[in-house]
Amino acid sequence: MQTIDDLQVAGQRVFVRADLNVPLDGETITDDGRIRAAVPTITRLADAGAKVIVASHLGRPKGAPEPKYSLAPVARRLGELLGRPVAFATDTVGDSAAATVASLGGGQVALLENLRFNPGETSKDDAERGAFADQLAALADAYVGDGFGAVHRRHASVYDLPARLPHAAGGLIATEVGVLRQLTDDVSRPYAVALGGAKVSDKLGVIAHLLERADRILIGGGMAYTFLKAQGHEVGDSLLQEDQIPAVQGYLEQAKERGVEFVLPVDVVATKEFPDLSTKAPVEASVVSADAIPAGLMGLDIGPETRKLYAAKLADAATVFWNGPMGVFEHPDLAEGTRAVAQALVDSSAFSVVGGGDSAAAVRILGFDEAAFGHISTGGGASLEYLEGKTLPGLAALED
Ligand SMILES: Nc1ncnc2c1ncn2[C@@H]1O[C@H](COP(=O)(O)OP(=O)(O)O)[C@@H](O)[C@H]1O
Ligand SMILES: O=C(OP(=O)(O)O)[C@H](O)COP(=O)(O)O
Repeated sequence: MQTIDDLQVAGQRVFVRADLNVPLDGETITDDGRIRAAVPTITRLADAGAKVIVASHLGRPKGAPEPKYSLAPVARRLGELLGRPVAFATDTVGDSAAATVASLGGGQVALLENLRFNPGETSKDDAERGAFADQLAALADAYVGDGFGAVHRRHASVYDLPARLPHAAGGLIATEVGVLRQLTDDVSRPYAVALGGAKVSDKLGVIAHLLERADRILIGGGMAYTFLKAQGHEVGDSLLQEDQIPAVQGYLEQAKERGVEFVLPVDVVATKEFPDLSTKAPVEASVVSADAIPAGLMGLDIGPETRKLYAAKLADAATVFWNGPMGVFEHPDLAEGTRAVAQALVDSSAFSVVGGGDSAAAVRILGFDEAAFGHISTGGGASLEYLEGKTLPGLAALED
């Protein structure tokens, strides 16, 4: 892969595809880790005299502008962290973007509005994606891929755009790939993987691969209920990926055959309704057995017995990869499972990698010292697919 040193950037318009998909509460950024991770590459390019055009997605808008997914708050925070002004374009390839880019001098920085406000960004149709990539390419002279958290997406700004411009990998991608490579080579054992979070359908597929690599797989978060249901248990109103039940039953069988230990919750914290995350009003929560979650209740965290069990299963691991919070950690009444797993990693002597926008945010929001972990990755799905050995579109595009 080419690096920034291989590009001519002074006086050039350089498009930086970052992943600034940060958690927001209204317009308040609750964790700015991904913005901080993007700063070194942007600073380096600006210091070298580039006209830096930063672009990212935020959330999952459906191809049209939605104010709650605007990157405007991110532009303000990016400016503070860079210590230089950031011009914000209120569109991605329209008049505002063109005027903003035209006004940039060498060493100056602009941020475009959310890439996913345009249907071409995520389209499955090559021509539609290509047409959007053409519009993006017209804004710039060179491309730097630095949004590690999105490199597993075959999206216009990640995959199609680099083919249209001289391109290089930024420092964040280089660092992330360097660390994750350690988990694909000779990994120290026991190797434990903890999986949770809400992007269940995205992440279930990686388990087939993990069965060939890991010694122990701990399941929490929204993913747990598809496993419990696959074992024949009732899961009430919990998050469920019904169509994945046969696949999950297959994973449980294969694990037995291979001697891989699957560890599932024995108890969960359940509520009647999903809590209000902006007011954080206390929730009426009860601890119920994981093999019989009553109708009308949804499991939103692992319970106290499960926390002890998971801590014990992580204590003697030599390597741990963790993606996905164990519960709805954004609410203080549902954060204890996530806290327990983070604490178990801090207490163990394992080489620990925590991956994912929300997992990394959780670790910081719950007050853990980042230095207590081996590596905190900005990518969850991206890390998992990298570990799976898949060709990641955003990395392949930079290699060509
Ligand atoms: N049992 C659950 N039900 C619904 N959502 C959950 C549950 N457990 C965790 N979550 C949610 O999962 C989200 C993070 O999932 P995900 O995006 O997959 O993780 P990451 O960004 O670390 O890859 C958090 O916002 C959290 O509230
Ligand atoms: O948050 C992200 O991924 P992650 O939750 O797997 O860490 C990335 O920004 C990718 O977002 P996407 O999963 O909506 O494509």
